[in-house]
Amino acid sequence: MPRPRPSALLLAAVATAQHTLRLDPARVRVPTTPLTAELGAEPRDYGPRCHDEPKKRRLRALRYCAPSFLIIGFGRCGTTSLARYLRSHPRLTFGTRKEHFYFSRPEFCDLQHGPNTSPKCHVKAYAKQFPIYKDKPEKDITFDATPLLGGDMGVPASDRTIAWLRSRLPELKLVVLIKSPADRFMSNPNSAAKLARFQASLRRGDNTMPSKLQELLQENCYIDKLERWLAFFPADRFILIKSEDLRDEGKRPTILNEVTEFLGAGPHVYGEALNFLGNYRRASNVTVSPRVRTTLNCLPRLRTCEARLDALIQGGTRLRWCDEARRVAHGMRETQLRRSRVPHMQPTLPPEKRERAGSGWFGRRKL
Ligand SMILES: Nc1ncnc2c1ncn2[C@@H]1O[C@H](COP(=O)(O)OS(=O)(=O)O)[C@@H](OP(=O)(O)O)[C@H]1O
Repeated sequence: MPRPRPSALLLAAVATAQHTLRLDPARVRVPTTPLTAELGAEPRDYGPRCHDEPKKRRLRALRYCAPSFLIIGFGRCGTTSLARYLRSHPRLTFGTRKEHFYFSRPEFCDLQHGPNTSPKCHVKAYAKQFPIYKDKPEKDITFDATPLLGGDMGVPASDRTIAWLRSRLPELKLVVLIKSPADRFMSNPNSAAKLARFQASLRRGDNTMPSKLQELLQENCYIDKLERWLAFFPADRFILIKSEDLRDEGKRPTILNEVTEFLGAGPHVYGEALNFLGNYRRASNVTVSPRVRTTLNCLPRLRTCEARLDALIQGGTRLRWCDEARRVAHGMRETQLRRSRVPHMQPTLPPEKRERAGSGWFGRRKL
């Protein structure tokens, strides 16, 4: 089957990575987790990625191919749009659905809740989700866009799942979308209401951020989540895209061509397909104010996470969520957050003291 010929102009555009981010293997210092029987992933050959449909059953599908790459997250960063754009490339397909959740659903190969030796955990069974159809045999690069990185929007894949992928699909590549933590947080239906309450409390002058909010925000420490995957996959298998860049219509075609170049699929002219914006503000219509956005993106803990990830990216500083938020806020100072109140704990008293303490006001209140 002849492949579509890319134009010289398109090839020149993808020659240098302009908008996508790559990790520098020399700077990644995450120790490799060995594949072991305990993880259900011995270092051996588990069979081919693709298998043919038997000739007599070949009505629609020619064969089935387990993914060549995964879009592993982060949720709420534009994964739906990215999957849709890539699907319109002549060689790419996400199979039966965008998110397969193959490694968390009991009817498939649930590796979330313990080891699993079900036949559904064979590469061949996973590949069944990704048919290559007779009428489009050129669509031979398959992908799954399940947000396996987790974060505040979902359960991260277990080590068993990552080990399964590494051992069964050793050539797998990984695409990761990242976004300003404050904006991603605001996009999450579960956090938006909490954040709105926090904004209201700032207006009242009470600058205490609920500890639950801080905890959830910490889930946007992208490097923490990525390191779990870096323990299994080499750094050169990852390509990162800033959601803010993908949102920019001018950058979008270049980003996609950089991604498909990385995947070995060649460039493509996407046309109308790039007008799609999936899940746009489905979660909330509350907009985070520039001041709160700066406060959140510049929280010391999240700044550390930003710097840790930045330090691994090729070509110098590329993430500037805190600085960018400050620029948009026109020099407005971020809110100085007070420490959340720590609950005052009473030590347990020995029995005789408890009796005495129970007789007074203090004791009645506390015991
Ligand atoms: N092309 C493009 N570039 C960047 N961002 C985009 C794009 N298309 C959609 N979006 C925004 O992505 C948010 C939805 O993300 P997901 O599709 O990953 O959500 S989900 O996890 O599948 O529910 C959602 O973000 P918010 O609007 O901030 O909620 C979408 O507006």
